[in-house]
Amino acid sequence: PMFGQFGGQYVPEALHKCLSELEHAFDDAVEDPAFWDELKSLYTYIGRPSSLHEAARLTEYAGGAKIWLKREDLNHTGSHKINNAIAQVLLAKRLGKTKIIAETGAGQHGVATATACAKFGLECKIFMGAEDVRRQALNVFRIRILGAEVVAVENGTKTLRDATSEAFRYWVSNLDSTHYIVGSAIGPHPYPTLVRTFQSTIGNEAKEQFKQLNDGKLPDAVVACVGGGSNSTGMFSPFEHDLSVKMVGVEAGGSGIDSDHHSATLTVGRVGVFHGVKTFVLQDDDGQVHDTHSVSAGLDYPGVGPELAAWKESGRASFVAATDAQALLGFKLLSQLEGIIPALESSHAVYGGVELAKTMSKDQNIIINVSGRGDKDVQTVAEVLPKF
Ligand SMILES: Cc1ncc(COP(=O)(O)O)c(/C=N/[C@H](C(=O)O)[C@@H](O)C(C)C)c1O
Repeated sequence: PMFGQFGGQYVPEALHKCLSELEHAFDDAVEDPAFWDELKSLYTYIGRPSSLHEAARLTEYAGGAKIWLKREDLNHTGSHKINNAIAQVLLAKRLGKTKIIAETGAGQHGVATATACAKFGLECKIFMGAEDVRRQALNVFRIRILGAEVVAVENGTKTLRDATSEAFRYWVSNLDSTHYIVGSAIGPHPYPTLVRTFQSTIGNEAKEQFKQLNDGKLPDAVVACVGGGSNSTGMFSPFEHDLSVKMVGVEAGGSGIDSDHHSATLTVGRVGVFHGVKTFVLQDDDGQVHDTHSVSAGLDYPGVGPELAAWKESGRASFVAATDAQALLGFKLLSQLEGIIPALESSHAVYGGVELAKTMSKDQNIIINVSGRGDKDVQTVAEVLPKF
């Protein structure tokens, strides 16, 4: 269960049994056509396939490669998170679990999980940092309206890392009845593999759609924002062995990577163990995990998925950081040039994609993954950019 030197299961003995149960259920499901048939039948509910189309005015603005958009923002609940939540609820049913917990930061994963639980009649508890409860209030209301409970986590920085720690703590004493739907490609094995597998529908669709629209050609680059690593590994994985396709991850540069106010884990972090997995972590010399910052709650996380860490180490993928200000420019560009209001998380990928396109020639193509829509963020943007 390793990605190069990264991955593994650095968890207390108490979690080993249920993680191996989960691994077996996952392996059985992946081999079972009935599982994929049921999941595919739910793609109609999710709104898959999501569309892939050109961004003509953004392309003109960048003045280089042609820019294409993969519209995960159009999925039911407004982001890619639903792809993983629905699939893991099907796994939970195969495991005979009747209760679901999840962590959330931006709230999108919380909403997706609450939605899947409403659809399948499962009890749902969402752990969310108190700071995120404040800054993503719209999603807190949606989670409650969908019938789930929101547990506001008051300790630590009151953001995603604390919500994740609290969710794991709760899970350890409720293993028999409860499945923990981890929202990103993080955590102990099998979660990074499991989440990437379910999110790979993004890259599989994008590859087919692009080839159909371009006489069988592949794009020259695929770009996605990086929080924990689920929409990026989902978009990148199907292209992993197509070495002509660059894979570019855009992290949260916050107030700048030379400030201590960012979440650029792969850009300036170091190898370490965090939330049960060996990966890159933002930590200081004696292993204290840094507090992180990002204008986008969904990227505000000091860890990252082990598969991305391995692709960084092997050079298969490259990573850049977009600051809060650059992400807000991305937010504005997609809104005012394409009429699409993206999530602040996705806005990092927009900025990074535009910068990359500028360095490429007009006969080249890049796909930017629009991981979510920006309804949840308009209040934040209004606060920081009153003269938007
Ligand atoms: C619209 C949108 N785009 C990207 C992300 C980053 O998560 P990854 O795709 O897993 O790197 C997120 C992450 N959101 C999570 C959430 O909604 O709870 C996040 O905060 C945690 C699950 C990691 C997101 O909402």
